[in-house]
Amino acid sequence: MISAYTGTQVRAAEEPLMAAGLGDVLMHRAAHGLAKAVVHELKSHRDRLNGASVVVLVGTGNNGGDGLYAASFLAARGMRTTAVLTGNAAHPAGLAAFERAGGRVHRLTEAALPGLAAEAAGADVVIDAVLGTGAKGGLRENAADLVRAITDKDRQGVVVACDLPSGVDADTGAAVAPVLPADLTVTFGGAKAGLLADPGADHAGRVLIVPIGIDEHLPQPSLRRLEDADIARLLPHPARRAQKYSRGVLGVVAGSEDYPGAAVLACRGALAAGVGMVRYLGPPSVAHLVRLSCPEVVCSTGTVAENRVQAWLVGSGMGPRDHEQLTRAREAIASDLPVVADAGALPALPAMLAPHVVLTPHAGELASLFQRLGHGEDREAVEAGTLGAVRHAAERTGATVLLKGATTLVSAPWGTTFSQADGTAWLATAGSGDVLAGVIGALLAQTGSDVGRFSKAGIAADGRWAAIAALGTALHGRAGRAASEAVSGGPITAGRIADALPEIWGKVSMLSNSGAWKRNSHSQPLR
Ligand SMILES: NC(=O)C1=CN([C@@H]2O[C@H](COP(=O)(O)OP(=O)(O)OC[C@H]3O[C@@H](n4cnc5c(N)ncnc54)[C@H](OP(=O)(O)O)[C@@H]3O)[C@@H](O)[C@H]2O)[C@@H](O)CC1
Ligand SMILES: [K+]
Repeated sequence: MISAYTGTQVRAAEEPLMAAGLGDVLMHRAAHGLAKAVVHELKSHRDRLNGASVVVLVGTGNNGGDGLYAASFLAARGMRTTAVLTGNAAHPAGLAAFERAGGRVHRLTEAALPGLAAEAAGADVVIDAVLGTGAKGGLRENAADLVRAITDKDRQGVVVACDLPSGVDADTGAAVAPVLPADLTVTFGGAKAGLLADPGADHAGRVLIVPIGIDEHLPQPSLRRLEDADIARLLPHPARRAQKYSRGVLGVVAGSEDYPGAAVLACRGALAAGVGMVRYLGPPSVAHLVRLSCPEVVCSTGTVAENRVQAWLVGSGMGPRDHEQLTRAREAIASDLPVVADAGALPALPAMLAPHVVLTPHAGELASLFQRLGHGEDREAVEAGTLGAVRHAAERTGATVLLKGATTLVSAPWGTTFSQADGTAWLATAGSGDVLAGVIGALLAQTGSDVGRFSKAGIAADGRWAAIAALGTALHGRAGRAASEAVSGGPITAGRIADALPEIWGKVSMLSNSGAWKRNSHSQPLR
């Protein structure tokens, strides 16, 4: 499990060590980790380190100090290093170390800006060490102009962000333009939550966590990400004497005359995700298509109450005029069973829900939900601060809310939040969300009542609905990636995601016996 923290949490965890006079030690560990990561990047791009050019953009605080110390290590290894001081001060000891190591120092003035931008754009590595966890707002004045000028040029090398890309909020991932997009972010002491939520994640590139010895002081994480080993532990496996009913039955209320395919794709997602049985409820013409496409599905003519299931999926492929389907969706919500409520069900739900109801909006649907609840967040606001938006929606509705995106976030109403980024941009295809709803529904049916499975993995009973939704997201994302890889990275259709899922499940399950989950993920790259 990757644990991510707010900037405030990490700073508080550093506090006891700072008080013990170990501030310099922490900074050296951070800078050493950053320099090592830069060397690793350079080695993957060129044969020799000697003579490689490194430009470090330096702010006035400790983030700049990290950058200066890292650059001094690189200068000592024979690299041509230039520090651009963006403010009227710089970390004194870091600057002295950099100059001792032979680095060149330039102050950023209006006159020097074009030349320095050209040098940075042509460098093998640019280190962004302007702002870290102590930043208030985005880049100011000259530093902002410099970043704009570098971004406008054809860059040669890689950008490595020190702790976080300057301008990205460590706690929320909100970003104030301009931000220099990083290829790699080297973050210290623990991942910052803002690196695992869009738009912060858009700017962060790959994320590498460098331990600096503060783990024992870190509190409960603000955000978590399931990795292979967590997925392996949480996935259910049929007992030897299992039968289809004991393995979990999912009721599906999806599809309409206009969108019959959504019902088929939701059922295919559920069947691929290990459920014992799928019961379908919907218009006869859609049921006919479901029977033809998925003969395993049992189509029912009974009411919601008459169908015995362990969980419901409602809403995929339904519109505001599908009154019978919407009535079924409301009955499912009222049943007290776990429910995944997708697409067309979202506008039809009561204002107050419970955590075992998992809502799965995309940004536009979440904005509409906010508007119905009397909150002004439009789509742009949701996309500008996904983490804040998903938490707000969960608190406001009392439901577990999953916000779909390149980084998918899931939040329980009391704050347990997961971030998954397992997929590929090819997953943004029609029907992909229907498959996802099916996968989550199948997992709710199989594991919703198994509190022990989650508590053994350190997830409280109340947080398991969010964990199940994150688990489904991780499987769906990995299946989409595998489906695309199977066609050499080419496009995929939604059905392929379902087709690829069982093999992903099988492969990741093999890890559950390997003990791999015991490793410390804090020293691992995030992706
Ligand atoms: N504690 C430790 O030992 C360790 C710390 N570590 C590192 O320290 C980083 C945190 O350092 P930090 O607290 O010094 O804050 P930092 O992010 O450098 O920025 C604050 C400075 O910038 C200024 N400033 C603020 N906003 C601004 C803006 N919008 N535009 C321009 N300037 C702005 C502000 O001055 P102000 O203008 O507000 O007077 C202040 O001088 C952390 O991310 C990690 O990299 C690691 O090495 C581990 C050990
Ligand atoms: K930075």
